[in-house]
Amino acid sequence: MVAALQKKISESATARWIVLALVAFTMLCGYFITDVMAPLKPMLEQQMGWSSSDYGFFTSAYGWFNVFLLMLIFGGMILDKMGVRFTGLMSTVIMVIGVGIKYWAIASDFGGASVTIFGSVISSQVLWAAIGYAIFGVGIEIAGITVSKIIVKWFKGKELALAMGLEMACARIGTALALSITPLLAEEFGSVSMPILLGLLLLCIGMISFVVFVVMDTKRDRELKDSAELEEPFRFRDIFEIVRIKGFWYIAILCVLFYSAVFPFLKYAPDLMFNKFGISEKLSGIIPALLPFGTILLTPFFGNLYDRRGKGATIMLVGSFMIVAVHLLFAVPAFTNWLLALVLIITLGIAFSLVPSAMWPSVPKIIPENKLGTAYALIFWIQNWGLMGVPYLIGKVLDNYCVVDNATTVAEEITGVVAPETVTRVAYDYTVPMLIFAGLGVLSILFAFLLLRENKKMGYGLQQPNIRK
Ligand SMILES: N[C@@H](Cc1c[nH]cn1)C(=O)NCC(=O)O
Repeated sequence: MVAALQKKISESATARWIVLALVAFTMLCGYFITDVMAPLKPMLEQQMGWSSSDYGFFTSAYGWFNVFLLMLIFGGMILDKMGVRFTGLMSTVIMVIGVGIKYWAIASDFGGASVTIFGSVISSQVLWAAIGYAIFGVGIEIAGITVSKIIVKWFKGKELALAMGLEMACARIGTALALSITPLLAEEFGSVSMPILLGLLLLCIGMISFVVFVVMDTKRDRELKDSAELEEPFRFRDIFEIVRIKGFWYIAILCVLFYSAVFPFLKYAPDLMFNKFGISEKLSGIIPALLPFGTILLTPFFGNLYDRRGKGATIMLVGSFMIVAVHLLFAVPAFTNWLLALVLIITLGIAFSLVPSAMWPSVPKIIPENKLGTAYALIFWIQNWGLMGVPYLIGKVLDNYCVVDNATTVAEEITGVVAPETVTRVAYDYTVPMLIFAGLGVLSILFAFLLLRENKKMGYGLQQPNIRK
């Protein structure tokens, strides 16, 4: 291995896969933090007095700065101007700062203090946790576009979709761990903030992993200094050139619709398991965690299929159909057997492997490489409207239209250990939220069709294999 690295890093397959492992690990740490709060929703409600709207407000914060302060767009420009090393390091520092604030907010006692924002009263704890999460959201999103560009840089003309699939698979281990172990950790340590502290430590290790990548990438660029393989610099007019491409819009809108039906769903999935399928709080994250676990194997599998056989647009279409079927079945009030929940989550995992494995490697077929950072940033920016708006909407819908029994006690429902009068929580009917998620899936199908049609017209090659023989 050392000999391979000493030869020529730009030509070494070993070096390329090591780079992938390093940056994928950084993403794993980021994804852990992204979803670490999801299984804690019931505990936040009982122990800290949060409502579903508070949780929706906090979750939507992920996209605030990316969307309204255009942080993702600036991130994309910085990426294309300053390169992957600077931007990646910058994004990991931003993530650490954001998680630090979030941890402080959840671990502190604000003594019931609140603030009024645009006429709504928000608890200071919720607000500070949300601000931390919003800062973290900037970091992880910029890290996401940076890593996409790193993979294109190192794997173009080689196993591009497989590499992207593996990176996503690795990142999803972070999501799966967050969903499955968080409530156990919180219970074990008797503290809701403990899993966040663990995430913070993990993220610091992820940062070190990225620093090792920086060393390798610097070496590669030195080797290629005089060759044509170095990137062209970014020009501002690139943005205008990108937004004139119809295929770009179809893939970006498909992205926001599809991802809004998955990531925000995952934020509520443990609560859905608790309320609809009667699974205890402590174990409510286990079934949703199977979704990312399933994608760990399937995303690289479908990526490899796309690399070798093509049919990228068809893969995205099939995944969109599947997501509609799953959410519609989740919406049926009579279906409350946990085994069905298990089957539906596994099916959703297949859909969530199909679409990303074809979507991200398709972008370089539509957009030239020197504009890729900006293009990924624009797509993520559009996607963030959904990642911000949908959880907020679901929180509001739950509080306003879905409360079925606000006298239910956790003690009665699950353990019987706690005196019923000390801990009460609201019970929710998830039919309407699930219909909203299904509606997003229906629109995804429409845009997947439009993309398929545009591909035929423009000859992007989305149905062609990625590996050049
Ligand atoms: N823009 C990210 C969104 C995200 C959410 N949680 C972590 N990242 C994204 O779409 N990444 C690609 C993916 O499939 O995870």
